[in-house]
Amino acid sequence: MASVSAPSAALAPHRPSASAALLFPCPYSSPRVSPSPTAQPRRLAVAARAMPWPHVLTVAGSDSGAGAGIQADIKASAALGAYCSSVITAVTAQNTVGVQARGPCCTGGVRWGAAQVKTGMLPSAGIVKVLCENLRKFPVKALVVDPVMVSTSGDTLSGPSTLATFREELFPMADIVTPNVKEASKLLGDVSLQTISDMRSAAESIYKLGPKHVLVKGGDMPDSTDAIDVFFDGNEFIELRGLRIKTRNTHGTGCTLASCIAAELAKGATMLHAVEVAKKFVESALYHSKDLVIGNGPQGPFDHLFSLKSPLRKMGSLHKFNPDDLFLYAVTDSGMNKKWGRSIKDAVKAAIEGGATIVQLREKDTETREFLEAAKACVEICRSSGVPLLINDRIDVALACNADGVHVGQSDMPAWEVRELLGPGKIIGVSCKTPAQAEQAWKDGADYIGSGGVFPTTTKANNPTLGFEGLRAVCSASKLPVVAIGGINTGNAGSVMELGLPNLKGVAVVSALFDRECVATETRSLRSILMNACSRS
Ligand SMILES: Cc1ncc(COP(=O)(O)OP(=O)(O)O)c(N)n1
Ligand SMILES: Cc1nc(C(=O)O)sc1CCOP(=O)(O)O
Ligand SMILES: [Mg+2]
Repeated sequence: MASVSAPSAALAPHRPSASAALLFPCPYSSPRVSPSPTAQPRRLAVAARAMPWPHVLTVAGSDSGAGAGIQADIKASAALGAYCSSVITAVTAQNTVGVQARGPCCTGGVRWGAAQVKTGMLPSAGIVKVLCENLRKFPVKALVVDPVMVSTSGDTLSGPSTLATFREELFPMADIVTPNVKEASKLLGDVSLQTISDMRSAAESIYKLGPKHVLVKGGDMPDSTDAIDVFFDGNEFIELRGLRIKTRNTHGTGCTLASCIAAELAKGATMLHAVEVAKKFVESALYHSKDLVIGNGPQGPFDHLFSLKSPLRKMGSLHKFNPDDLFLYAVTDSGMNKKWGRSIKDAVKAAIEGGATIVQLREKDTETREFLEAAKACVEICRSSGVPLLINDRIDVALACNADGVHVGQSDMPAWEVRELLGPGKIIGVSCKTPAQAEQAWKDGADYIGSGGVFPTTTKANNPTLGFEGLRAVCSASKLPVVAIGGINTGNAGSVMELGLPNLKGVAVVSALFDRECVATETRSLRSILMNACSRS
């Protein structure tokens, strides 16, 4: 990309002042239109349908290259369904090589309209002070502070003079502060941050400066196969793991993450959920942009609107995998359901009614077209109940019906290839009978493993039985959550859960649910047995 220069007038530094106000009339603060007493019925009807639009106000710098800053904030918020208005604190001239020029603007007199405010580049202590004054005058619903100091290309975006103002004035007002390790280190007087334990200490020290939550982002940590961030809410540290996507297109990840957090908060999410969705969004965007090329510099932007190009991977279906969903895993079998005269769809409905927490369609003998139709119907049922739906073996069917994921075994497509095809937003389970297979599943980017057969089974031909000791070996070695499978029924499920094995989250069952007359009743009984066993162990 050719070097882009910003207009020189915009680059001329000037002091922030209330008289140089960037006043805008703030039409966004009152989403409902109040009809006048004389309003006609038609106008009243319009008012009754008015829908509040989640609103993020970004207070940040403009990036002429449009990968980061205000431009990234607007794209990220829009991608998550929030409206993003902006206050430009600085103008930068950037491209994929680096930052060529910068100059401050001001934030004087801006009325926030009670939005969720996200801050980015605040180039001088003066601007931070003006911002803080305004935040005191016009309280906001939530304040997300991305303490931008150095661009990913290594260029300084806000000088050391801002550090004290960040710490003393801005952070105490923040709902969350999101430094990367370099910024966390600078904020804490250049402490060395090399390990996760260092990141935890940093999160705690920054928390003491006054924000309600801290997220220290570990994307820049060396020698890590995962991108691990540390979230701290004053009580608990939570390590949020994501896939490290190999790509040069990482420009703007910090701005995007913070804007996504603000957008999710605007939609009513809790802070932890907002952070989780934001992290997943960035991971997915990087994944789908990893091979895009724009410009010849070392660092490119990524595509915030990737889901427009890839309708099968819509943001709406990004499922944050919850290992507790493995508690009661219902795995269908077309032969069994046919035998009892029910459709796949009715079988799934009944399993959910009985309390299944995750469903897998394992249809070995169903024709592709019939399978896909059934899968689409099951996706609808599962989504409306909040139960994830996975497809056994068939990645093509999973993509076509936009399922939440896929389960594969050792002779199916390798999990890393499945990950390539599905992207990071989908759930992948892998069958593992040995610790080595469990290790490989983790390296391949799986989310969970299924391990069995715990007991002999007639549902899967020639399936070796592991017994409790085999299951114990896999669970102990696994870095992923495990669901036990094979010959499990209401008579023995309790004994499996009472083993109290590490990482064992639940049981997966075929015949004990679907080779029975009433699927809902059997699922209900199994669920109550599992709950009793868990409360005993
Ligand atoms: C939860 C769960 N665990 C294991 C399996 C078995 O998968 P696989 O080894 O690929 O065998 P098939 O099911 O394809 O016959 C599973 N399906 N689900
Ligand atoms: C599909 C499957 N996978 C197994 C494994 O050991 O990986 S055992 C199995 C069949 C499980 O059926 P049932 O609950 O009827 O025994
Ligand atoms: Mg298989």
